[in-house]
Amino acid sequence: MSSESRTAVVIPAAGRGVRLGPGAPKALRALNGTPMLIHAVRAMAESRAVSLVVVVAPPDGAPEVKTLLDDHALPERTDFLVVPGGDTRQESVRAGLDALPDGIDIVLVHDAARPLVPVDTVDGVIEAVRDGAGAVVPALPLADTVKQVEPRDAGLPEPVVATPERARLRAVQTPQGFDRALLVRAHESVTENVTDDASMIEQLGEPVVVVPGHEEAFKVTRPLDLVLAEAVLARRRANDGF
Ligand SMILES: Nc1ccn([C@@H]2O[C@H](COP(=O)(O)OP(=O)(O)OP(=O)(O)O)[C@@H](O)[C@H]2O)c(=O)n1
Ligand SMILES: C[C@](O)(CO)[C@H](O)COP(=O)(O)O
Repeated sequence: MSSESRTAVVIPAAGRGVRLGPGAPKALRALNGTPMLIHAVRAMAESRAVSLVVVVAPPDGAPEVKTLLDDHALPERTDFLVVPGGDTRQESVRAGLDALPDGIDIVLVHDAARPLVPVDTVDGVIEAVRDGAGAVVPALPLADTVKQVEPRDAGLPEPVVATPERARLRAVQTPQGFDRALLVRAHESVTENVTDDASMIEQLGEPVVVVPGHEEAFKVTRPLDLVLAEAVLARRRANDGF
């Protein structure tokens, strides 16, 4: 794929954020006074390769999200669309894909819940797709040892089944990047519920490659992640001041 390829980003932002605790849908909650979704949209639009961002809003929240985008400064070179999402992340991504216009060859899928991904990581994913990979995921080595267990009800001891070799494991982030036709085929043919888009490509038997992720691309999932995200923003502001 050449550098003439047109790239769009689908941002699934329709989740409730149950693990974050009671409140507004996660993507609409504030980080240092600005909705998490706006941080995520800006992170994507910062890449000069991105010409369109499709935001997948909570099912009944598309008008509110449109207003939110209108009310915040965003780069003029990028187009924005808002569509309502579904009950699962997979359904929401599919709704975003259905909204893509002709002429887009590369699609990135990026969680609104990863608002602080640096632009170099975004560009690294796009470059790998442009260089010919059909499916690209940014990922990091693990800090913890991982055990596979026999799941039990909460609070009960769980028997360990195996300890996968840590050096061969990666913690996967977003944006994940795809050849558009491949990702659409995956969403049309894989019906099983999976936790990321690359898994669907794997189920088709097609290759997926990993490129370096970034510590600041972590997912805001639990309350402590909000503390970390605000600390990262404060550090960025302090660094900008020098
Ligand atoms: N029906 C859904 C569920 C999730 N997502 C999006 O998928 C991303 C990753 O999901 P996750 O972090 O699990 O978000 P939630 O589903 O909101 O979290 P929780 O499981 O705690 O409710 C988020 O940007 C979320 O908004 C979505 O668009 N539509
Ligand atoms: C797509 C993802 O962010 C990659 O790590 C992750 O799988 C999303 O999972 P979640 O259960 O929706 O948080």
